[in-house]
Amino acid sequence: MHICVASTNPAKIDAVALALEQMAIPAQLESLQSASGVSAQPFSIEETRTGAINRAQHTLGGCDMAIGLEGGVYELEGKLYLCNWGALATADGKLFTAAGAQVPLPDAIEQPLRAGKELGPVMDNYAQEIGIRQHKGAIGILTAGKLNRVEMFAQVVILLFGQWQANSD
Ligand SMILES: O=P(O)(O)OP(=O)(O)OP(=O)(O)OC[C@H]1O[C@@H](n2cnc3c(O)ncnc32)[C@H](O)[C@@H]1O
Ligand SMILES: [Mg+2]
Repeated sequence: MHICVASTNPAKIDAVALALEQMAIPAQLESLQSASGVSAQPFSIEETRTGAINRAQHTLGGCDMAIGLEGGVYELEGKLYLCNWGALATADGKLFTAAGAQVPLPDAIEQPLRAGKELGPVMDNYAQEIGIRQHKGAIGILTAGKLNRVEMFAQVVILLFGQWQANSD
């Protein structure tokens, strides 16, 4: 099976590889740069989910299935939360979606996000590290390293493949 990952971010590629390994699904993985078709920093659950779907669908040509993963934020009771969505599109026209961890963001991060900055660089500045989005992710900083972006997205990918298996004849 030829599976395309709709991103060149190592955290997302590693998450798909980890999930496939955990599910013992043999596959040839390819990573392709892909436009999400939404803002660079999605600001709602709907926009984040749409970004994941767009990525998967735009990347599908030539693959048996494509996986789009998208991080975003949304507001709940005046507070900003991190959210994470995934979509799996198959060459035979199926589409599955699933969400991962949602966690409130520290107040210090809200202000630059509301001013239009992207979470990746804001998180680097907050934690005084470089390239957080490519491995541990915001979730890694917010959980003192107990859960990283790779593990978090791997669970989303398992939710996607699990649905695909549950719906295959
Ligand atoms: O190369 P791509 O696939 O675009 O990977 P990305 O890290 O930019 O990830 P997204 O586009 O899905 O995320 C949208 C924005 O939110 C940021 N972001 C999302 N989740 C994050 C996380 O866990 N840690 C750090 N930044 C995150 C990211 O840097 C973007 O600015
Ligand atoms: Mg991005």
